[in-house]
Amino acid sequence: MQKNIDVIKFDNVFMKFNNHTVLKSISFDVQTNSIIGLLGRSGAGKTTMINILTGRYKPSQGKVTVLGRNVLNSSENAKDMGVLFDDLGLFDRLSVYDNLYIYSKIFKLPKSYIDEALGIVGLEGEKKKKVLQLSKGMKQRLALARTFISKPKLIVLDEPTSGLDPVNANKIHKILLEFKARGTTVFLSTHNMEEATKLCDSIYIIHDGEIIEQGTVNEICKKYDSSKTIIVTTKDGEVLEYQRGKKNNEALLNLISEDYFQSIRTSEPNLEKVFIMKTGEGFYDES
Ligand SMILES: Nc1ncnc2c1ncn2[C@@H]1O[C@H](COP(=O)(O)OP(=O)(O)OP(=O)(O)O)[C@@H](O)[C@H]1O
Repeated sequence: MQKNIDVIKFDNVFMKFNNHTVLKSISFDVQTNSIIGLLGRSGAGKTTMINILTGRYKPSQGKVTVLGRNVLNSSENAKDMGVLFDDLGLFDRLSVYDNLYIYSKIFKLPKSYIDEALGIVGLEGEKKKKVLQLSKGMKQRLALARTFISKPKLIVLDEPTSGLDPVNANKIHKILLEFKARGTTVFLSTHNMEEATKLCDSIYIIHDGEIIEQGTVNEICKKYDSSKTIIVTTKDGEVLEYQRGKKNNEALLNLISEDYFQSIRTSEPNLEKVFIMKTGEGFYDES
């Protein structure tokens, strides 16, 4: 059977700034359309990885390909890869529609693509508004529409919900899921554990320039479940712990059938706990 072409492939990538090595032997590949999260503390190397992935930086060593093409010398990637950085790159004095029209001209796309992209991000009613008049959340959605205008195979986003309130962040999440449903792989960096847990099919945790953990959130959290217990809080507020395994199934079933429990959970840590365990610091420590 023919192997699918990797959407993204990092092959033994190193990055040095002067004598400071900020990425060390980064290798991974992404084959199917999915949402991939890159998590790491401030300064871990996320933006550097994204700059390399999008061809902005040349790695000191190693190679990065998108859809089998070297990101440093493929002009076709411009159309196949939508990119969004902190600076949204919108034209403030132009209308919502014209911001996308410019890109449709660059990529020689039919006008219907503009309406389609605006529809996905829920800005079809704001076509004539100037970017200056938009709220922060709307600007972010317009910038996402721009990344999708050419219906790329890959969209790369550096902290796409940074600074947004939960309602607007949720709108962005829905848009990213819609991109995925339409066959686009989304690669994003985030500081937000809940976002990664909710959205990402798989994640990479980067620490001091190295990938120290990768997989689905579920796989990673399970790996660090040292006690492997089921914790039941009864209606009387009592907390009972059962070792997982056949021998306790009957006791657990009894609690359930007698409707004597308030909550039941497993002992595996959530992603934030795993992150702190692995990096020794909280996510929100920006020192
Ligand atoms: N152009 C550059 N020149 C020199 N050093 C750089 C450059 N870009 C990044 N670095 C260094 O590389 C390291 C990783 O930075 P990077 O911006 O990739 O981290 P990050 O994980 O994106 O952090 P944050 O979450 O704060 O954005 C830092 O020590 C940073 O100072």
